[in-house]
Amino acid sequence: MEIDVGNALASVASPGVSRDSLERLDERVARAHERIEAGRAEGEHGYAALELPVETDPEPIHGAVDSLEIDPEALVTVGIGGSALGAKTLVDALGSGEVETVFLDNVDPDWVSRRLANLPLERTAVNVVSRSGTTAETLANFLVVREAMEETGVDWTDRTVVTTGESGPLAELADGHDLPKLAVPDGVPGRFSALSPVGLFAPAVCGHDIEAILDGARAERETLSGSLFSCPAYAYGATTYALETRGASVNAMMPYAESLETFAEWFAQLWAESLGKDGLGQAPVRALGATDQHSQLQRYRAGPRDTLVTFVTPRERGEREIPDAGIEDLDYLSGAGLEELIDAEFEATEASLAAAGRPTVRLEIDSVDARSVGGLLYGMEAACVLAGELAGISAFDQPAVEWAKRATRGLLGGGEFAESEAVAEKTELRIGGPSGASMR
Ligand SMILES: O=P(O)(O)OC[C@H]1O[C@H](O)[C@H](O)[C@@H](O)[C@@H]1O
Repeated sequence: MEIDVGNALASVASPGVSRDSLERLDERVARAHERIEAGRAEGEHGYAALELPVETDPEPIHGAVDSLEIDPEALVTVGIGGSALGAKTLVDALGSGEVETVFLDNVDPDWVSRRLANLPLERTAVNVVSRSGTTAETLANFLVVREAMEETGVDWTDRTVVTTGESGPLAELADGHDLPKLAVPDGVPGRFSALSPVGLFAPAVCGHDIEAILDGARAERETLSGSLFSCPAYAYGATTYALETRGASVNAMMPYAESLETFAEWFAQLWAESLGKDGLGQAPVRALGATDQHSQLQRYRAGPRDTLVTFVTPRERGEREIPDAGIEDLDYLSGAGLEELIDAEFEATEASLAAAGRPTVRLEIDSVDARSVGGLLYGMEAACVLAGELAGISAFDQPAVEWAKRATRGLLGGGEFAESEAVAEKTELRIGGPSGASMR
């Protein structure tokens, strides 16, 4: 991964960070790096994630794929948040090959029923993923999948792999049915677990080279050092931190590759859950080039000066020639490729924001391949950890998310939780209604 922060400099953009400020910030980066190094060496909670490229053993993952008693035509991954987005990002980036992949990461009943109705259940494998083994959405969806299989006479136990921690209800269930288990590594929060069995099982089922994913991440790990000027990941973490303190409270992640749309979703969880604390934290926005040039771009160029746009762009992509239309006005397109069009759109958008004095950062990867995407995920995780250090916040917990989890559980009668009372205390001012009646 290579980073270009030129368009985030104060000489170009407002908010922007001066070269001098970056030099001064580098002293703090060096200290933060020492803290991160110590955490990595001790396998401390959270910091342990940055060791995954060397700690993850691909063998058990391949073993779990081989343990499936069917040659799957489809794979249902049941998980939510960090237990779904890493795998989904990798599969969407690299393609699912011959295998249809479904990620059940929501409990909307209509959507779940539609997804299951369209699956060849007798040729479908299941991966149920939960670090804690207690997440209501995941367990509920898994029970629904199980029942759907039983109703069509399919033995779910011969094609289900469980990815979870050492103990908890899901581990118990796996042991009770003698299901193959993959371990969620210790000390790794869900949103940092893409480079472990949590994120790698699904791409392995789809036939991807998971060693290459880890290899790319390892190469990025090698760049971690005490200076942002020699480490792209730290350069990103430090620049985003500096811009946030200067008013860029929004970070629009805008990959110029359709297959990286889910990456922006993964990034949003990483950034929001890790850094949104103590009244701080950029709001991550998911954007997609070139599509969102025709929607969100207006706001980023002419709206409030509160947004950093982060581009991710591959140096190499596939080719597809644009046919000749035989119309003079369209001559500039004929003979060109879609790849030239999307690259030109990227360059133009980047320039249009710079010309309006809006900060952008460019992350370049070789291409959307296993190695580059592994490096990109690792780089963003390291950037996030560094940004957390610089802001003085703990990047590895999510108390605000836990609050809503307890409230939900209380509402469903799963225990006494003070948080549930907030639901009854909600202030209402209703307008309209089920019958469409409006306020008088
Ligand atoms: O893996 P699980 O324990 O099921 O957790 C799944 C998700 O649950 C919570 O909402 C956390 O905030 C997420 O960070 C986590 O990824």
